[in-house]
Amino acid sequence: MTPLSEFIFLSVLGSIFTLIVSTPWRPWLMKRLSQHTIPSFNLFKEFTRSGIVFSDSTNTHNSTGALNKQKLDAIHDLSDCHEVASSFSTLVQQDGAGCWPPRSNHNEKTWPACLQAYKDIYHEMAPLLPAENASLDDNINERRIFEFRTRFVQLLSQKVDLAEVQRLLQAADAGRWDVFPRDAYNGFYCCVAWCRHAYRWASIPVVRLAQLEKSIALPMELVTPWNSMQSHFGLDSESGNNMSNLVLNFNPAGGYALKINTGLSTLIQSSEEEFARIFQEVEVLGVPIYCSIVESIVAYARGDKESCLEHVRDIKGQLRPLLSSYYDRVHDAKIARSVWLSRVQGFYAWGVGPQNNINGEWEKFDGLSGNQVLLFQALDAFLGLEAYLPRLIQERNVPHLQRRFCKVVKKHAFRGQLADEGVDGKIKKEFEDIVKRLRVFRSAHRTRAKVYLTQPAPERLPMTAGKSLLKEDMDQSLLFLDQFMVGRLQQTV
Ligand code: HEM
Repeated sequence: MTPLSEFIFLSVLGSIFTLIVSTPWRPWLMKRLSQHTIPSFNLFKEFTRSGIVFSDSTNTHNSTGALNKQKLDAIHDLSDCHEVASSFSTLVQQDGAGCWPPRSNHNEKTWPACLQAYKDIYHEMAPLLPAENASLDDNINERRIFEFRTRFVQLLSQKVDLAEVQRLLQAADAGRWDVFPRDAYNGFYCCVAWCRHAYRWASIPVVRLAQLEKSIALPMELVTPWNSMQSHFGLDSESGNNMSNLVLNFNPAGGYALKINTGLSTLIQSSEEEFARIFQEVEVLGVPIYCSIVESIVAYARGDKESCLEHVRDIKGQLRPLLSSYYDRVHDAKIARSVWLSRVQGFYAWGVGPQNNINGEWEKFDGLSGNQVLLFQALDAFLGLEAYLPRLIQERNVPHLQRRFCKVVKKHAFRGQLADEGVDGKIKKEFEDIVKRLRVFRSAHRTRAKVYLTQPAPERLPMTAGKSLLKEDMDQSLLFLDQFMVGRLQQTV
């Protein structure tokens, strides 16, 4: 197949696949398809399996949790043998608070006392954030935003002892994790990120008036801890990121913690939670993949190609349930198209920044995007692909220890050294299958993203969370976004 025909084939495949997953006739279609053993249909079957029950997230969490712990311990034991094992283990021990996905403590009663005020303020402000109906009137929105921010400032100045918070953060910087445990640090990081995004938008759905703001003066109670924690994670963005706002927004039992749409309909609340849950679950199901990446690299370095082959084969197998987390959720029945753009996505955007002292231009920070997910970055590095995100954007949004892990994986990636014959040839074939699965994901993602981004949202201008304000015209904006997705698809070889 020529690259062009393969590209067209994959695009059509992605669209058909999306159709199958989101159609109400899915069970009937799947039954029909399974009666035919046409190879390409097996591919659909593989990705659209309805056998895995992800909606019972607590069960998934508990059963995979114990297995993941064993795997993480095994990698920890390899730390002295290879830098790829030690870089992953360091990530887990430090940012993960000894676990992966990172342990995030949302039980404020167990937090250091001076931080509990932030959670009290969350409880007070959260119900004021969502508007039942978004207004198209700038004057009404201006008042709403002003009132929300004024109340926020009042509560912060009344309840937060900033000097005490600073002392605690300094203790953490000095390695005093006994007074500020890492899981509480993660939960607090998530809480401050939530507060900052809530203050930034002051109203959900996000409205045009707030989108057009160029910079925003956040209260010191939200600036001081944020700067300190961003520096701890090696990040320099004013906005939250995939870790702070999504992955860390689940407690250790798998419960969704801080909400955007408190008090609104079940449809809105469940769409919000299902969306967030993908990012957490990708990291739960990603653990065996990270471990197999590490183990395959170690085995290859030792010249044990047979066991290297097994580990690469495992990655291929594990990718299937992991991608199902995306396929089984990103459709209308789980994440309603009618609500996602207005009620969910806007909160995760940012789109403001400080004025640059040198040339007076505004430096704008983007918000969160799936492009910050560790799993895809680690896989790309393992396959020997160039990173999707430029260095500057990585340094803003991808924690330092995650960047370092990907860098070490890339350094030791061995795909390019494999011969065509023998065990090498078999490993190569497994790599090709991994690439195929990623290509199907990227193709399906391109189709599905477009459907969600083109829903009506008259209260706002075209914007994605990861790329901020776009062109005024939605068609042009989509063309701009499509370039990224098509480009990545073409690079995935
Ligand atoms: C309906 C929800 C979503 C929409 C509308 C959407 C949209 C987009 C867009 C427009 C891009 C390209 C521009 C950019 O880099 O920011 C992108 C990239 C990306 N998205 Fe999403 N996204 C959604 C959900 C997700 C989810 C749930 C994941 C994975 C867990 C994900 C993973 C990625 C990745 C890995 C990239 C980087 C390009 C690549 O590696 O193929 N996205 N997304």
